[in-house]
Amino acid sequence: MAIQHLLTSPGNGNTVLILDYGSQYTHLITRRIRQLSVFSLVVSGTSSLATITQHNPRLIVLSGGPHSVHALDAPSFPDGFLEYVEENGVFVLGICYGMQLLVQKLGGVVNVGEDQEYGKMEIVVEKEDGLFGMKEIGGSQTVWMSHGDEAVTLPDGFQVVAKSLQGTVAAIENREKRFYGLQYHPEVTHSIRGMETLRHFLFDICGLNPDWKMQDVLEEEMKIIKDMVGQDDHVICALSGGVDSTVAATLVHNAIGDRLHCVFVDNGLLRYKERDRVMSTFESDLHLPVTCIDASEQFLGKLKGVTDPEKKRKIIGKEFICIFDGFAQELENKLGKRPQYLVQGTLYPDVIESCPPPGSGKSHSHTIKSHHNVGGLPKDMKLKLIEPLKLLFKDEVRQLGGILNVPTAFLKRHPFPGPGLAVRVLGDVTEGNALEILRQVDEIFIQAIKDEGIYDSIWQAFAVFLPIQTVGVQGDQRTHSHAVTLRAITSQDGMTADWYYFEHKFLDNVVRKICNSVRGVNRVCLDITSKPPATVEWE
Ligand SMILES: Nc1ncnc2c1ncn2[C@@H]1O[C@H](COP(=O)(O)OP(=O)(O)OP(=O)(O)O)[C@@H](O)[C@H]1O
Ligand SMILES: O=c1[nH]c(=O)c2[nH+]cn([C@@H]3O[C@H](COP(=O)(O)O)[C@@H](O)[C@H]3O)c2[nH]1
Ligand SMILES: NC(=O)CC[C@H](N)C(=O)O
Ligand SMILES: [Mg+2]
Repeated sequence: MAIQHLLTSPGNGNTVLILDYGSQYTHLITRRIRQLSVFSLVVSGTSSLATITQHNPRLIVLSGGPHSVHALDAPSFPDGFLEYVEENGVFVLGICYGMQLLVQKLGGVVNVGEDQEYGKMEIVVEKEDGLFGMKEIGGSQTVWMSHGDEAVTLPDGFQVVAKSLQGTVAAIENREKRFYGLQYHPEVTHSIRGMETLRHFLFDICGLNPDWKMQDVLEEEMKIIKDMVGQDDHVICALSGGVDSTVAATLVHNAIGDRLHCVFVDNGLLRYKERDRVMSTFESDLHLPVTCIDASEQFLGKLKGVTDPEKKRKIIGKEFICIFDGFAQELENKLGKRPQYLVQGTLYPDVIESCPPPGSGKSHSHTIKSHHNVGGLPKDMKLKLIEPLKLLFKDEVRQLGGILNVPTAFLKRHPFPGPGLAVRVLGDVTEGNALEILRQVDEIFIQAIKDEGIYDSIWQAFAVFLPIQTVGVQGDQRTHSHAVTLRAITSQDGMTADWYYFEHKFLDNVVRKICNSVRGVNRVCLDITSKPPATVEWE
């Protein structure tokens, strides 16, 4: 059961609400708006009117999406939506599918275009002082498009603001009714003036205030936690040593002090010497008391013979909760009162990619993978969740951690997923000595990255164990040993990523070191796939 946080919207009429129709870029719209210091959040595109109005938004953005407005199951806003926005002076911006939906619902016509527009396109501004501001008339700009349908007849009261060089309507507005539409995606960096356009739209057109600050998030969250947790209630925090749970723990500790009980689980899927390293840094740098539970046999026992990535993730999510329940029992025996709450360092991307909970705003998108702390949770769990970072992206969490004086060494750590090496040993993780081989390879790779001084330029780096054997020749002997892969990426938020361009000499040294010192490995590959099409982890 999840606790609702005030962060879900201040409800002060200075919020941007995004109705999600399943676009790959919905989260980016949120990010861009928050980057402009305006609070924004996503709800499902088919949310009820009550859900929408409770946030008291000043602007509602209708996102893009994979559907065509002509499809029988095309998602749409609820009955009464258009009346609500008109009566309350709410601005509406449709992006791509969102614009097509707005056009169709207001009586215009959307057709399947003769040509589709995917990728970089040029648009030309045709209307003075429109969505793009005063000076833009006749100006052209490069934008990112991804659509097949197009608006061919605009509803009454609308004007064309810009067209693509192919003649497709690219921007529209009905100033009087506060309806706006963009056929392209201003939220992606390839739309080179997208941020400028959003800034002009939010502040000059919608009159929003740039008043959302990380300090406010901190104060609001502390207040909610203090109000929610009773005076003598105790709380458990799942602490992994990673950025997110460390920041979450520090925040909750500031709110309730020593009634917070942190627990670090050794699930047998940790990296080389991780348990000792994490426990000693908790003690020396964080000054938070942490209980370490060794549950490696329990996790590995449950994972034996399991090869399906989603099954592995669900097993791990369930086992984590099992351990936390056991810890709650121990505390009850000691303190005479059972903790009711569990703090997790869940982030927005964990929720976006996980199994979408109903009404979460993701019901029109695909489940990419079940993050153990969201989609992997058992349905019948009793502990109530406190997830103060649930609507934040990683870089926002790092910023919050800075305000909380969390040591930089913690904030700069590369992310490490809760399911750990289970999603980096492909197939059965208990097979042979796969985990041990992977730990050694990973350690050599990460140490070399640190020695080279490039750790902070990389978002995440790790090794993957491949369950295949290849033929090699080592010391004049034929070997039939395992292949491993190295992966290093750059990213802003883990939602999209590019591979890191290493110097050849660096790679040459690392590969030699791995093959010379790790028994059982005779081949090293480098993963140079971006996300998309791949994901960061291999499973
Ligand atoms: N070994 C562990 N012991 C206890 N809790 C864990 C462990 N691994 C993960 N968790 C819980 O699951 C949450 C999600 O894990 P995730 O890896 O996304 O975050 P993190 O470890 O805090 O940060 P990072 O993404 O930087 O690794 C954590 O915030 C934490 O609450
Ligand atoms: O705590 C976590 N529990 C999980 O189940 C999980 N799966 C992926 N990740 C991390 O999320 C980021 C994006 O990873 P993917 O592109 O593989 O989805 C990367 O940083 C991954 O390491 C997880 N973190
Ligand atoms: N990216 C989008 O929102 C696409 C909208 C619609 N599916 C089209 O192809 O036109
Ligand atoms: Mg982690």
